[in-house]
Order: sequence, then structure tokens, then C-alpha cells
Amino acid sequence: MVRWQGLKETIQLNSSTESMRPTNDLFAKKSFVLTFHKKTRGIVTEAYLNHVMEEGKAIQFKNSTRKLYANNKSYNWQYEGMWSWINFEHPATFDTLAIDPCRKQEIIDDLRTFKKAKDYYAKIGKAWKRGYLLYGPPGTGKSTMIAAIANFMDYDIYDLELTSVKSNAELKQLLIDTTSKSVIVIEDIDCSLDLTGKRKNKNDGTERDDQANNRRVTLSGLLNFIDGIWSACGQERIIIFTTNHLERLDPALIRRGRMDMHIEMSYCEFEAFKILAKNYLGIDSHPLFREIKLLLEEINISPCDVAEKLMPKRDSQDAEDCLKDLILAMEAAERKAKCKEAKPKNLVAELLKNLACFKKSMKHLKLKAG
Ligand SMILES: Nc1ncnc2c1ncn2[C@@H]1O[C@H](COP(=O)(O)OP(=O)(O)OP(=O)(O)O)[C@@H](O)[C@H]1O
Repeated sequence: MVRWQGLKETIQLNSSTESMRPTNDLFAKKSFVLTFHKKTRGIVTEAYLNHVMEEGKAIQFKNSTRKLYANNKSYNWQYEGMWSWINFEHPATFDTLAIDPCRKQEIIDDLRTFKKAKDYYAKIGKAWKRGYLLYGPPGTGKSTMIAAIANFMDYDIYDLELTSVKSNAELKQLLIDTTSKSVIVIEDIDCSLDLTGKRKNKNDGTERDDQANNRRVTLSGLLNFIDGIWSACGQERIIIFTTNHLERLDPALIRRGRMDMHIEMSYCEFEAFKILAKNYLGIDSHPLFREIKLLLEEINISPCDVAEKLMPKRDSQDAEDCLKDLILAMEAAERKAKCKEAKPKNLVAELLKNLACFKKSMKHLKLKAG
């Protein structure tokens, strides 16, 4: 039987010992006293205290605020370090993420397995890291997924802006300066690195030929970043790429082993809609759900656009008003899509009409000439 007792002692600092602090400051010193029977000394001082320390560290890590890092430009490293950070306080979780529930469970299972797999990775001789490729149209939840993963794993996020990195050597330095238990993210990877070898300016889309200056990040530099020998310098890391254009990525970059899991973030389907309705309106069902289900089967609407409609815009707007707003928006989108589809048909009809007119005139001309 052990007994813990918390002690709090108030100490007065004097100016000679703490010269940087004002005199007569009062500080509280906290400690704990552990009392146990001498028969249990062996167990308490070894197994029990070790267990308490381990648990304490785990709780401290869980409670410590996670950080969101961004890379600094290299000419500032001397003053600012390689990465700047702010507290990471994104509220997204897997509960609030609107994707197909089976897919969601698969991702959660994968992350859980990864977290426990230190010995397994050591056994198979691989660095303890995993790559995820998130692809899909804008507003389908790729950034939200990254936040949910970081929250689920309790990891810091390193948001790597590739267009600010001048060379492969810099990229390696940045990698070395990241910590374990982290998610390293390169968003919109197709916009940051042209896989033919030229990099693009993210803002205006123009190409910079950095090769001439020998100052560029190349595909091989990036491949080394993901799984070269330096990539094993940290433990327990997840690397995530996002893109709106999967087809623009070099297969070498996204092959299994580099990007282990390819996750498609798709337009809103009914199961995802139900998660959004639960989050935004607090409802599991409604008579209008049937109509919404049918519309979702017909049109492509991003979860981002659905979420926007489900958000009440004024106090008097209830769940039904929001659902009606969503239906109106989807009906408008459906009409627009039908109009687009109809246009080529009209063009063909127009062409056929013109052709008939042309034939008629030719016949007329021939008759005249005859
Ligand atoms: N699947 C989703 N689940 C929950 N919320 C979502 C989802 N998709 C989009 N949202 C909402 O829409 C907003 C935009 O989504 P997000 O930034 O994650 O999309 P994205 O796919 O990263 O877009 P982009 O490709 O333009 O960067 C989010 O703030 C979130 O509120």
C-alpha cells in the first residue's frame, strides 16, 4: 500500500541569488512525498516508480501543446532558425471528418498499427515512417484530414513550403532539423515542383529556370528527402503530400513504399453528408435526407460547399432551412451541369443545319449553272 502526499512550499527569493528578478518575489515550490511499507521497497523504488515516471511523461506529452512549423527562407536561418512555429490548435478530428466511414476506419487502423510498430520496422530493417498521398478536387477535406491525423497521433506538423527551398542540400538540412513524432506535409506538391526539372513560382505559375544557378530542388532530391539514408534520422514520422492533380505526379514519387497509402478525397457522398449534418446541425435524419441523397447521386459537390450551406447564417435559421438551402444549391448545380451537357448537342444540331443549308445552296448553284 502506498500513499502520495502533495506539498507546496512558498519561498521568498532575494535579489543576490536571482539578480534578474525583482526582490521579494514569492514562488511556490511543489513536491510529493511517497510513503510505503519497507517490505515493498524493492517493488516501489523500481517497477512502481518507473511506471509512474513513464505515465507522467506520456501525460506531459499529451498535454503539451502541439506545434505547427513552417520553414524559413535560408538567408534568415542565422537569426530565426530553419523552422518557425505557432501552437497548433486545429479542432478537426476523425469524428468531424466527412468521408466514407469504411475508408475512415481503414485510415485509423493504419495509423494505430503504425504507432505501435516500432519493433516491427526495426525487424524488417525499415525507417519507422509512413507516407500518405491525399488527392482530390479542392474543398474535399485534404487539409482537414492532415489536422485530424496530427490530432489523432499527437504529433507536431511541419508544413514544408517547397518553393522557398533553394536546393537539395537545403531540403536535407530542413529534414535533419525536424523532430520525431511529427507529420511532414507538402501541400499541392504538383504546384511546387515541376517534375520535368523546373520549379514553378507558386504565385504566378511562371517557371524559374533555377538549373542555371544550380539552385533548385529536383525530383531526386525530393525522393531522397522521403526515403534516402537521411530520412531515417528521426523516428515515428508521417509524410503527407496533397494534390488536386494526381495525374501530374511522377510515378516514382508516389510509388508504394514512398507514399504507402493513396487516399482519394472525393466529392460529397451521402454517408459523408450525414456526418456533416450531424456536425453542423446536430441531426441524424430528416425527411429531406431522401431528396438530398438522390441529388448527391447526380451531382458533384464538395464537402466544403455542403458544409457552407449547412452552417446557419442567422439566428432564425433552423436545420430544415439549411437543408432546403442545400437542396436549392444542388438543384442549381444540376441545372448548370445539364445546360453544359446540352450545349454540345445544340452545336451538333447547328452544324447539321448549316450543312443542310450549304448542300441546298450548292444544288441551287448547280441548277443555275446548268
Ligand atoms: N471531408 C470533409 N470533412 C469535414 N469538413 C470538410 C471536408 N471537406 C471540406 N471540409 C470543410 O471545408 C473546408 C475546406 O476544406 P479543406 O481545406 O480541408 O479542403 P482541401 O481539400 O484541403 O482543399 P484544397 O485542395 O483547396 O486545399 C474545411 O475548413 C472544412 O470545414
